[in-house]
Amino acid sequence: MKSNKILEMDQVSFKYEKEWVVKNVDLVIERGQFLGLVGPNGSGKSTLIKLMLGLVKPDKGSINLFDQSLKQFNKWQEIGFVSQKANSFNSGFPATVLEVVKTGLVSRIGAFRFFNRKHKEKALESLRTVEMEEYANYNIGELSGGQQQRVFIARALVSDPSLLILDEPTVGVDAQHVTDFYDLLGRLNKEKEISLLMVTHDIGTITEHATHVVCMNKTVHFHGASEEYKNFDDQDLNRLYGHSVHQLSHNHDHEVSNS
Ligand SMILES: Nc1ncnc2c1ncn2[C@@H]1O[C@H](COP(=O)(O)OP(=O)(O)OP(=O)(O)O)[C@@H](O)[C@H]1O
Repeated sequence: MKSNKILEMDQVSFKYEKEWVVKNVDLVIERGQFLGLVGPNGSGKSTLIKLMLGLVKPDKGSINLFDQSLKQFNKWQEIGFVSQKANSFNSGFPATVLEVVKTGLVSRIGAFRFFNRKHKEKALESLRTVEMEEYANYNIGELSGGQQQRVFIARALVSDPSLLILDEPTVGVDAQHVTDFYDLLGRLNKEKEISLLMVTHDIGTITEHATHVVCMNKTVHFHGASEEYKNFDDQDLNRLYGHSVHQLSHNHDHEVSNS
């Protein structure tokens, strides 16, 4: 029987140079979950994502993806990734929205084969999912940050992933469109049954939308239901992170920072 575990990290540690950046991380993501990954600046969140994607190798511990060791894993179409830098094309960038989305199919069809009609349909379907189909022939650089980010989600969706990883996707998206963005993620999670892992500093919003929250500062200090996290006060958070942190409030946004 297939297990529900999409990702399993067992005592994973990693350092770029002398200092551990990720230390003894145990983490399981199960099918259907929407996980928010939060922690202070420099706490190793992006590095944890790089470890999951096989971009850097753990110095200690093991990582399994879809019940397979990362060392053997090759079904990368199962995992979509949207980085925080995705939405920074300038207005002169010479690619249409449709072309950008089709590049998400390269891992499936091979870099030197031609895109056919079926691929175009698939790309349009992804654009429909993120409600951007009408922009298919626009140049990517003509769109706003929020619209570009939707296009990059469409590109990540085009290979039908089971897990979508997003690294601070709302950076550069204006507040007004952040709510729409979370609604889109909610639909992907509930209707398309895509599991989500999202790195963010926006704790106030993520706990409203994610099913689970993971707090890390090199190691995982909390992993549990969003409801449980929402009830923590500053004292609980200090205990969680092992040092003094406070929740900053900017309207409805909260973020954890070192104090
Ligand atoms: N390529 C690299 N070489 C050396 N050190 C790095 C490299 N990338 C990150 N680091 C260091 O590793 C630590 C963790 O960085 P990382 O980017 O994973 O944290 P983060 O939690 O994602 O931070 P932020 O919230 O600020 O984006 C930091 O001290 C950072 O300076």
